[in-house]
Amino acid sequence: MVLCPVIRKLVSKRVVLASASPRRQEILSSAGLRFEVVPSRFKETLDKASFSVPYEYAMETAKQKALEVANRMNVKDFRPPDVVIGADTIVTVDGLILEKPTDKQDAYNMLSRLNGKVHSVFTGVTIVHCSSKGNQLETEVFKFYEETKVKFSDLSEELLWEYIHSGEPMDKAGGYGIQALGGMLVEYVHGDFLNVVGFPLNHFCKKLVELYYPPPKDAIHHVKHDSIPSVETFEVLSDEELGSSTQRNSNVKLQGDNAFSSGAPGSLGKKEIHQDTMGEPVVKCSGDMESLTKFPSTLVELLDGFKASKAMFVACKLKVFDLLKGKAHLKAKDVADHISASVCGTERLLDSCTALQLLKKTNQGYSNTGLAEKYLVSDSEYSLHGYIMHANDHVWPLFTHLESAVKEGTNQNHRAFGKNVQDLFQDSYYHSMETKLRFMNAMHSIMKLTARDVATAFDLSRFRSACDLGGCTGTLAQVLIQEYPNLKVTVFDLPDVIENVSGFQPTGQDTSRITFTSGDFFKDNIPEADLYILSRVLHDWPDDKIDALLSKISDLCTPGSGLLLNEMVLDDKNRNRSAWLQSLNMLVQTEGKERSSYEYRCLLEQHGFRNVKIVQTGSLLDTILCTKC
Ligand SMILES: O=c1[nH]cc([C@@H]2O[C@H](COP(=O)(O)OP(=O)(O)OP(=O)(O)O)[C@@H](O)[C@H]2O)c(=O)[nH]1
Repeated sequence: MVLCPVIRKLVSKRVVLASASPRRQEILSSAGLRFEVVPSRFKETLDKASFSVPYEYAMETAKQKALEVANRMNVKDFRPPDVVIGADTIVTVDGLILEKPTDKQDAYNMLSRLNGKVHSVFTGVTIVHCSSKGNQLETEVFKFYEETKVKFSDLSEELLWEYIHSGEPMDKAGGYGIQALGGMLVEYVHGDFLNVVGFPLNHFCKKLVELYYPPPKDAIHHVKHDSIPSVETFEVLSDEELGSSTQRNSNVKLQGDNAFSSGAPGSLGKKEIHQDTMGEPVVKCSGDMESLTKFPSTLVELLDGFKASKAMFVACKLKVFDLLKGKAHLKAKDVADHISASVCGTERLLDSCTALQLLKKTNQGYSNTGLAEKYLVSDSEYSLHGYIMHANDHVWPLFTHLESAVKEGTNQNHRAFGKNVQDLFQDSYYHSMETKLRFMNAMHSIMKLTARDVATAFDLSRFRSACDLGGCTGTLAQVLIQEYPNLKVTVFDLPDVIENVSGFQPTGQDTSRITFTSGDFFKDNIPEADLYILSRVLHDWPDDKIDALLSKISDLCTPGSGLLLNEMVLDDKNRNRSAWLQSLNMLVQTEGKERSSYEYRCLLEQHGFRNVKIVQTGSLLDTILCTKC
């Protein structure tokens, strides 16, 4: 449920929270925002003395955090997300800015300063709107801050130390967490509580309203400019697609007149009238907000999802984007001639692709958008064509049997392809040259997109040798040797794969530190290395095979050896849509599954690995590094 309808303005956008703070993630997801988490790598080292007021420091830090992520994602994905949100929380007391304590003594110094006094908590927030021209990132930055005053009780030394020993202060600005044990230290709070916890949700929603619904001059009078409009106000100010401006204006009148009466026309939910703390009437709604809107856009998006996917798949398969490569403009008839298809069918496909922003249509004809040129042309450097063909020819037929997969809890290869799969790779992916190359192309294209993130998520410079098990065409190996000049990588994969890798090797790059070795990691000896890598491997197999493989790797490892797993990690809040859909994907096609970070941690610890660290990269692969103890 989304209580603040403006949050829904962001539904169709790729929103990224540039913060590792679990509290910020919790606050924003509870508000119904869908976003990816990409923690910022910006070091919080701005010179505090150069800011005349502390909140400028918090806002600038928040901005730098968000911009770092926007820039990184632009380089990595070749397109930035639509919106990046950054935040920074600080505590000020006695003219000092307090951030997170560095150790227990530092926490003690902070808490003693706060003891018995009133202090301010500032959170600076930045919303960055991103777009990309060529590969150049363009940003529009909106900043604000919120201040909350907090009074600490008089606390004994003993209590302070007991609190510090609880471990709670260490990742919290000012050395306390008001939402947990730290709440016991606090006598009163003036202002927004969530601001102290790390994110001023109320102010954020107002800011979104300001950005996405600038009040029209003749708008309803009962909305204070700095308030989050009531539901009806949002309906009034709702998206253009709801109707013409004349219709909207007549709505304004109607809704304005009926603003506080229940059962206003067009609304389906129950409404109650309350007074807020300032004595202002507020319309509250019970029931699902989605049912209150005139247009359930989330559902329509889902209803259309499969049609959109198939339109893109078919246009790729028919090589439409290849035909329009490099600024070519063609009329529907010319495209139809080239792809040997009907003119009427081709025209509809091209128009749908235009609506999906894969093509542009002008008087000169159809041409590729930048997105299509970069990712859908089959021989572009970062082409997803291989992955799309795999999705069309292999995954799509399997998904048509999703219902059976759910009922039976098993993969559907027998239904989709008429045969039982004993060995996933031999029977399913590599049974003919065509399917083998299609699968290799798919893995190659997905790795091209994600390899840099995976290679740089952790500092791997302490390792001298790596073995990429199931490393396929060696795409990750190529990036690893670029990033780590002292690293040698062995790519270990089935003979079927290794004998076909030559067509995937880069020209003009020194690959002498990469060796390709063929074998079956379940049956054959695995090469020795300081670091073992498994990318999209564990999710393919049932538990007994995973145990066998991890035991084998663990036995080969010496203390200090590393294991790098690259998989999509399931989050317990079900926010990462791609990962959860991938989980269904594994159900329909394999005996394996995707796992949560907790499940990976347990699995790795069972096999003697410790210090399990997980980075959600924000792209199609998350990465987990652990060390053999
Ligand atoms: O009462 C509470 N006060 C503060 C917090 C948490 O403290 C941190 C503040 O640190 P910062 O703003 O630098 O954010 P980080 O956690 O380092 O994450 P970024 O990746 O965004 O830099 C913040 O997590 C607050 O939630 C608290 O929990 N309670």
